[in-house]
Parts: sequence; structure tokens; C-alpha cells
Amino acid sequence: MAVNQAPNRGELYIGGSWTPASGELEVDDLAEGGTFARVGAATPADAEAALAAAHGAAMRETTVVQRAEWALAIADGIEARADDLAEVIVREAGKPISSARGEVDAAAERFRRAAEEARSLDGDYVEGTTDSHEGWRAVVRPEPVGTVLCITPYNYPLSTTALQVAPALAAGNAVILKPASKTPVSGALLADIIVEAAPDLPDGALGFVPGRASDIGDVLAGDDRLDAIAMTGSSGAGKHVAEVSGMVQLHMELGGNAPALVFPDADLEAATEAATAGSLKYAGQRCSAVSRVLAHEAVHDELVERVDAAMDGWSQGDLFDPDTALGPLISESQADWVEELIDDAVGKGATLVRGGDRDGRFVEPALLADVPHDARIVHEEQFGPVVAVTSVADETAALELANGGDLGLDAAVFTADYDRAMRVADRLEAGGVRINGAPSHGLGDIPFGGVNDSGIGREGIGYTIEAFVTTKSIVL
Ligand SMILES: NC(=O)c1ccc[n+]([C@@H]2O[C@H](COP(=O)([O-])OP(=O)(O)OC[C@H]3O[C@@H](n4cnc5c(N)ncnc54)[C@H](O)[C@@H]3O)[C@@H](O)[C@H]2O)c1
Ligand SMILES: O=C[C@H](O)COP(=O)(O)O
Repeated sequence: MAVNQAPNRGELYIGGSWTPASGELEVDDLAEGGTFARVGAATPADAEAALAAAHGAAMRETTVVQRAEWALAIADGIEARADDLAEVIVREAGKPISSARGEVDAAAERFRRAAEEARSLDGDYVEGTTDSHEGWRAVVRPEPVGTVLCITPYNYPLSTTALQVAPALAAGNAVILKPASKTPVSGALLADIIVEAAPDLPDGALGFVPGRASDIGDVLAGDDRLDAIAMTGSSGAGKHVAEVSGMVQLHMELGGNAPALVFPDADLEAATEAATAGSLKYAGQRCSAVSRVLAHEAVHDELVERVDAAMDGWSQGDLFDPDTALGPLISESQADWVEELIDDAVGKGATLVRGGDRDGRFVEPALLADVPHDARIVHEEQFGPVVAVTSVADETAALELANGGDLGLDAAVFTADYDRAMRVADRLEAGGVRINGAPSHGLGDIPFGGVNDSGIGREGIGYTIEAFVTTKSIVL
């Protein structure tokens, strides 16, 4: 372990060399929250220095050819250090190795795609069509916004960072990366890889400012030298950042609380798979996770039985075992939160069919049935390994419950009736609706993002980059 760096003070982040820790990490090491790596926490002065350096970085002198080459070299760098990166994700995020490796692959691919996106940032040619502008001809040119603050979450510490940083750099912006304080090491290694892959990146073009939001959050987000903020995180934090930010382009990917609406004619095998894997993957710590199942009363009981049986295949184990599907939550406080939601639902009349036992950061995958409509788990993002099944009388009741909260990221609809599927999809307040399957953002081939308190803008290949460019009309 060698990532133990005081953060950069405006210069490029020059990391230490990373050597994989020896031996297998037993899952219980994570449960005890052992510290295996430390990344120096930035001070407000460090944040200020990074802002000044980014603001003065000569990124406008770079060419799209250079930036595309950097992006491809960074992708190669990620692949060259895939094992180290995967180990870091397992250790700091408590993510099973199979998912961690998938995240590393996604990060590399997102940098590859960013090279293509940069090259295809075409402008436009416009001619005046009104009397006042008759004969005017304009080139509408895409330009980098300038300096982008990238704020990233703990649950995808590498690939979400890549989805922000890759297009921001490829579009010609200076970037300041503020990783989640729970999982800073992935960002530190990525900063190392970027510096190594792009030695001619202008000074100050990449700032790495790890640290607690409470110490440096407002210093960064409130600075008027920023031109855009890309933030992926909880809705509460996103709303705060929006309040303190200046005149910047906001790109917010925030909380989710995906409902899965299951109708009487649904394929219950598909609904069971989505309700189980969609809820339990990475212990439910996914913005796109199925957070509540709204089952028509005619199929509620059978669905609960099927999910109960399917959950037998979801047990916790050694995170470095490729067959392990389930690990701990990110923190004891997150486990407290999940336990609180389970207790609230049971206190209001839900049946705890299985699971829910607590061991430190581990919560045994739980199945709740007959969850009352006023239970908090129906309205608040659980971010935990709980399948919460609620009975609904009809389509109207299902939609009312699904749209009842402040979040609107993803949703799922299970029915064999095409007209009902489209009708319900039209009426769901969400940025994405999956028909007869569990929501998933994946690489970003399909744009994703939320409505209401779930965010601003859309992420995805060819979509995220739009948040980091502006245009200039040059009139001939
Ligand atoms: N919509 C999406 O695509 C998406 C993707 C991943 C995670 N998420 C959401 O992220 C949340 C889980 O991640 P988390 O626990 O790391 O979220 P979080 O909000 O606690 O933190 C996210 C990031 O924001 C920073 N932050 C928090 N308050 C800040 C402030 N005042 N100023 C500046 N930075 C601040 C944190 O340090 C961290 O880097 C969940 O709500 C999940 O749904 C959404
Ligand atoms: O946590 C938020 C991620 O965007 C979810 O991505 P995923 O649906 O591919 O797991």
C-alpha cells in the first residue's frame, strides 16, 4: 500500500506506486472497517489552490487529436492496472470482485468512448433567415465550458468517476476531482493513471482534491471560477451543492427509489429475477436498484414465495471469491439506516419473511411482504439489501404509490399487455422505465438520469459530454 499522498496543491496529482496488498482479504477485515490505504485529506487551502491552477490551465491550447489520444492512453493505463484497481474497489467499497472487475472494464471503455465523442463534437453552420439577419452566415462552434468540478459517489468509485472525467477532459476542460471521502483510493489511482498516460496534460488541468464534503465541499462548489459541476450522489447533497454553486452548468445524477410494478399478467419468473437481483446486487447500493416492489394483490403472495426461494442463492462470502455476490454495506451508519427502515415497516404491519439480521456492516438480505403504503421504505431510498413487497389493488393505486415521493430515477413495469406497459411508462415520473426487466445503467449506451429530486441532465455515451461543452456563434 503506497497511496498515502498529501493532495496536489494545484499541480498535477503525482501519486505513489501501488503494490497490491499481500494475501487474501478476509471479508471480516472489511466488516471491521480496517484501513488498508490512506489518501491525504485536502484542506480548504488545497481546494483553493486546485481551483486557481485549473482556472489558469492552458487546456484551450490542446487539440481534439491530443485529447483523444490521452483518453485512449488512459484506457490502456486502466487496463494495465486492472488487478490493482479491482482490488482497491473491493477493499474500499466492499464490492465483490466480480462486480469490481466489471467496474474497471466499464471505466476503461468509458475513456475509449470519450475519445470518439471528442472527435465527433461537430458544430453547425447557420444562415440568417430573418430580415434583420439576411445574408448572415454563422459557424456555431462547440467549446469547452472551462473548469469542471467532478464530485463522485462511493458506490461506483472508479466507473462513475470515469463517466464524468473522461468526457470533461476529452471536451477540453480542466477537471477538479473530488472523490467520495469513503472511497478516495480509486480516484487517487485514476489520477495517477491519467498523469502517467498524459504527461503533456497542461499544468493544473487535473486537480485531485480528496476530502470530506464538510471541510471543502462549499469551498469548491461555491467558487465562481468553476464553469460546471458534475455531481453524482444523494439528492440531499445534490440540492445543497446546487444552492451554494454559482452561475455554473449543473449536471446532477442523484438518488433513486425505483419501483417495480408487477401486474396480474406479468411473467413472474422475470419479476422474481428483477425483484431479487435488482434489489440485492452490491447489497442494494445502486441508484438504479429496485427499492420497492408494488405487486398487484392477485400476484403478491406468489411473488413473495418465488422471491423467498430465489434469495437462497444470495449469501455473503469472501469478497475476493468470484462466486460471491453479496458483501457488506459501506458503513455501520448505512447498515443502521437499513435496519431502521426494516423496523419501521414491520412496526407498521409488514411481515419480515426472512433476513434482516445485522452483523456490523453486514445486513442479511431481507424480504418484507405486505409492506404498508405509509412505510418509509416505500418512499425513501433504502440503498440496502431489502426486497420490500407491497400489495396494490390496481394500476391507479400502483402509479399513485410509485409517483408518491420526491425521487424519479428508474422504474420497472411487468406486464404482458403492451398497451398497459406503454400507458404506465408514460405516467411514471422517472428518467428511465424498464419493461419486463430490472433497471440498469450499464456503460451508458442508453442515456440515464432522473426527474424531480433525482437529478438534472442525462448521463451516457455521447450524452454526458453535452454537459461540459458550450457553443460560440462566429458570424461571417
Ligand atoms: N443517479 C446516478 O447515476 C447515481 C449514481 C451513483 C450514486 N447515486 C446516488 O449517490 C448516493 C450514494 O452515494 P454517496 O453516499 O457517496 O452520496 P453522497 O451524497 O453522500 O456523496 C456523494 C459525493 O458528494 C460529495 N458531497 C456531499 N455533500 C457535499 C457538499 N456539500 N459539497 C460538495 N460535495 C459534497 C461527497 O463527498 C461525495 O463525493 C445515493 O443516493 C445514490 O442513489 C446516483
Ligand atoms: O448507482 C448508480 C449507477 O449508475 C448504477 O449503475 P448500474 O445500474 O449499471 O448498476
